[in-house]
Amino acid sequence: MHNIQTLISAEELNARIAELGKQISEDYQGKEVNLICVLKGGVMFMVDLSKQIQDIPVTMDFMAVSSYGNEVSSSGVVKIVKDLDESIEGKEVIIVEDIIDSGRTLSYLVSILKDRKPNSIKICTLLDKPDRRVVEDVQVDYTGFSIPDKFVLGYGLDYMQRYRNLPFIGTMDS
Ligand SMILES: O=P(O)(O)OC[C@H]1O[C@H](OP(=O)(O)OP(=O)(O)O)[C@H](O)[C@@H]1O
Ligand code: HPA
Ligand SMILES: [Mg+2]
Repeated sequence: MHNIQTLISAEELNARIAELGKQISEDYQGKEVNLICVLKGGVMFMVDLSKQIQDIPVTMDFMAVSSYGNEVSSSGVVKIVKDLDESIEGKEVIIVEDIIDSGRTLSYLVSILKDRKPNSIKICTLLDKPDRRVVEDVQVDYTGFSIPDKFVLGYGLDYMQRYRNLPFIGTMDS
């Protein structure tokens, strides 16, 4: 086991996610919102966020893309491992992510999803590490927390596939 410190507690997460859900509910009044979870990291956040969106219809779909692990590949090629089940044509789409780091994953996802002609496409990320950005063309619409350039885990985020189940965001002694 590793020594893990709490960076963002479960209570802080819940409070911020409630605010985000309220904001989204207001912004999409009279519309249906289609949440797209980016597996695996986005799953906890999407589940909790969806419960905080009220008075509007919500759909959920899931996508998985290949990871580059710790390698910063200059080609930056991301591959679809699992595609959406449903068409997003004409729909209001929100991509739900756990973290935006270099920006490569989201830059790629937005570019391929835009080609499918949604009516609108927005990004909602729980965490943002702005200091790590390599791809600058990613516009984030909803951010839970901006965090410093530290490796984080828990609440969907893994270290070597573990710790996704932690109910808080932590940092680890290296
Ligand atoms: O901004 P980027 O540098 O692209 O990094 C962020 C992405 O990396 C992590 O996913 P990962 O590919 O490790 O897969 P996982 O969600 O299954 O853990 C994280 O969940 C984001 O999806
Ligand atoms: O800090 C992080 N932790 C876990 N996964 C990640 N993917 C990008 N950044 C991170
Ligand atoms: Mg991910």
